[in-house]
Amino acid sequence: MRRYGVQPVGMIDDLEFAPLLIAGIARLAWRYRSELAPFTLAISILLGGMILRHWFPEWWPTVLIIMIILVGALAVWGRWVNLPRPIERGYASFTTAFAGTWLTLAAYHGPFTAPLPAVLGIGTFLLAVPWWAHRRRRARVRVERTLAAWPDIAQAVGLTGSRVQSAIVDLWGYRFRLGLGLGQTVEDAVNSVPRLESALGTARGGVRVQPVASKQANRADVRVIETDPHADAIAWPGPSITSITQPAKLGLFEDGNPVRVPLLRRHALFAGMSGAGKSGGVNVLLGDLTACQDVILWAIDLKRGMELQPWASCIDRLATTPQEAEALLADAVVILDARADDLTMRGERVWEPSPERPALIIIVDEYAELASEAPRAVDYADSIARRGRAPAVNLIAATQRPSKDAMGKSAIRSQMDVRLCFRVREPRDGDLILGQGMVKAGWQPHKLDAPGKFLISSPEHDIPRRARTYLLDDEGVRATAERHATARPVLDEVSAQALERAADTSAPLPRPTVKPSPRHARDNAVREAEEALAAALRQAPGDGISIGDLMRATGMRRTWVYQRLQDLGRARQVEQVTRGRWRALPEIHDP
Ligand SMILES: Nc1ncnc2c1ncn2[C@@H]1O[C@H](COP(=O)(O)OP(=O)(O)OP(=O)(O)O)[C@@H](O)[C@H]1O
Repeated sequence: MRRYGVQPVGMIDDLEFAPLLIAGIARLAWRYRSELAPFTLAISILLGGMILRHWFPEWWPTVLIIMIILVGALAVWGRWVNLPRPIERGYASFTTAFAGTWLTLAAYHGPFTAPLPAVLGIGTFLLAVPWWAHRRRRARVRVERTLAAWPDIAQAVGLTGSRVQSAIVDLWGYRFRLGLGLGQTVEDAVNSVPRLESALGTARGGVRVQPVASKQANRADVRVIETDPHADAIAWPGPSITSITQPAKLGLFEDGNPVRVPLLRRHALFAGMSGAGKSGGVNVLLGDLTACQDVILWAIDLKRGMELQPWASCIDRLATTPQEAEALLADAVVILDARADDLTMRGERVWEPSPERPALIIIVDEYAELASEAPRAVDYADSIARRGRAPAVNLIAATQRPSKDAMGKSAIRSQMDVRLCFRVREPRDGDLILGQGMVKAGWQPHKLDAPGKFLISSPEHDIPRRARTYLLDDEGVRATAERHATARPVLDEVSAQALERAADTSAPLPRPTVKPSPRHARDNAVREAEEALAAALRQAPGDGISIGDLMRATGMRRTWVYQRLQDLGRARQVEQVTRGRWRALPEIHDP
């Protein structure tokens, strides 16, 4: 029936209001789609059940089988669909099992057969609770809503025309890729950081803008930090590698991602002012390296072994005086040459570390002191820096300021493949450590504001991102060294034989009294050294005496000391207390 005439006013309002109401509800439903997802899913399952029951009731076994496969796949491979935590995979598997079982029963009995509707309703509510509470989901929704307002934000901060291309939410906040407007540069985005912080409602310093890794000029990565992973010290989680072929894990970037650094056949520099956390960084590195059974560690610590002594049980050779440092580096060059010859003979290009053929890594704490106190040692270090990569003889140097003076020959600095720059006093120190022009390019280590924070420059890390090393306290160092000391490798045959040959050509320190013949001088010196060795072992404290101390006591080289200890050990006259520390058994005799 068609109606004519004037319609009541209320009816006109209702009719005009209806589309608005529907649009409003649709907008709200869209806005809260994440919160409403459990109900959307429940309705879809109900519809699915109705369709199955009506048209395909005989499909129930298929539904059951698909459900079982899906549950298994989610439980095992869930991390590939962004379910990183076991509890998330468990939730997804359980929900799938619930939905699949319900659908199977609905196909078989009918979706409205009691108690199926009630089970679906109650199940939906119960399973919705963890969904609503899930922190990462809530964060994602919050970020989506913030970024939906990007056009307004962009206009307010002076980046009109820029677009958000993708966003990722993580434990500490979120980051998004920004496609810049026509003619805008990454520097424009950097300059608008304070305005961005205000517009996004973060704390001051809570937004960082970086160029993208692919170096496209019209893109920038924006990182918003809601919880600062660097606010407190980050406890060392334990060693992350078992071989030098894997990248060491030194700490966390601001986005919570680990700082992974491949060190195989690379030299590294740890630099920064006093108290900036270099030694802390070296400790974390040693925590990883001592867990590798394909690395021999040597170390130079001219602060009387203060920094590296706690690791002595894992360090094969520790030099604490300029003379020892010089001898150590000279021997490292001997090894380097022998390995290079061995590679040539085998027709190989590089030394592939294994427990039988370990890499040799030499840690030098406070390199500047080495340069000033043992200039000849620096020549050897220079040689290792230039030629040590292929034969896997590598340097890791820590220093306060790697100026030309402090680093001796400048080749060392330029040969450092991995540079960790902790806090420095002035911007120009940043350039000294990282390379000329780096401060201008955004690497600003003088702005780092807490010990342990650093910037890393290496082939994998070519944009300035703040990181913080893990913190390994003294007790942690002691326990780790003790644990790792039991499984250290020994020097490979090629290197050990080269050292022996070198030791044979340079006679042991003679201590002649009367003018003896050269042969007697040598025999006497050996006898004296053996006496000194026995005495030192007898007087060793309960936890033994280190090989370094025995070398000092006897004036002999490491291989000699090591050989004698092996002989005495076989004769049950000495025992190894922990790795690298020995003491006499009660029945030791004078030789
Ligand atoms: N990652 C870290 N997190 C928290 N605190 C740290 C961290 N690294 C170092 N620290 C603190 O900073 C102090 C100084 O660190 P560290 O001794 O490593 O500095 P350094 O650069 O080696 O100084 P120096 O050159 O004087 O030896 C340490 O006592 C430690 O408490």
